[in-house]
Amino acid sequence: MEILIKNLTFSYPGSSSTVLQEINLYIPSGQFVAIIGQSGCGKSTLLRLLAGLLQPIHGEIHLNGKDASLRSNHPAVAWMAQSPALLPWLTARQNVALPLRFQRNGSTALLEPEEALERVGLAAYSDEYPHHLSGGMQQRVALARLLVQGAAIWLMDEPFAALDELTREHLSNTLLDLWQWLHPTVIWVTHHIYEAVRLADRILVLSPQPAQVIEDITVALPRPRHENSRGFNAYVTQLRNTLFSASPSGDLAHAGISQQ
Ligand SMILES: Nc1ncnc2c1ncn2[C@@H]1O[C@H](COP(=O)(O)OP(=O)(O)OP(=O)(O)O)[C@@H](O)[C@H]1O
Repeated sequence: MEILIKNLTFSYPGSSSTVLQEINLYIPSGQFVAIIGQSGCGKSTLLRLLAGLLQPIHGEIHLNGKDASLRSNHPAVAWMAQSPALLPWLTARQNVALPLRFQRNGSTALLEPEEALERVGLAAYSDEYPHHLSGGMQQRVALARLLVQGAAIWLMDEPFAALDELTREHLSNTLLDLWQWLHPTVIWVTHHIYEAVRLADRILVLSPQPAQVIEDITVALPRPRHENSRGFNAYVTQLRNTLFSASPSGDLAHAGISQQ
């Protein structure tokens, strides 16, 4: 599903500071987009607007040509965040099945919960409760829950950031496999320069508040990508330089950006 954002401006109610200022973007259907920018610049706010959890002050958001700016909880959109938000009294399968209970008329489940768990490598754990699963496994359950929703847009707010590096890499590989299979439009918020280059078709760099898109980079590298891939480091350097020059302190770690 394609996304068109026109002159999007946003401030939180009661706040005098503008978080997002005049954002204009076109994201074609099936693109994997990473959004990077210093801590607090407005990345999650942009996702919340796309999800319909917030409404713009000015501007419009169109999903597949339809104005969705004033709609809440658009059914085409699924969300995944840093916390897997599993219900502890439900098994993995029951957690995955949960969104189906709230499915609106007309929308169909893409996969059965059992099949979704199999796709993320957890077929043997479907009867386990969350507290018996590692952090990485819990995020796999959350990924399976995303799959059953059959959404055309996946909004991913640093979903693997709380995991160790190796688990994060495994899970992002699983995510890439799923994306290549289903081709949803993915908007992926990250603090990691390497992760953005490894995963995305396109990287949008946001400035500090009021956030604007200061760089729009197409990553023209074949997948799978790793740090030693030809051309990889040129993108890393480009991103690092853009983020460095946008950072008021000139210190990327201080701005919450990881160079790994
Ligand atoms: N509910 C809210 N009410 C008022 N201000 C908010 C609210 N949520 C976020 N903000 C402010 O909006 C700005 C952008 O926040 P947001 O969470 O979108 O940034 P972010 O780039 O996702 O940050 P991080 O990288 O640290 O997660 C921040 O200044 C934040 O303090």
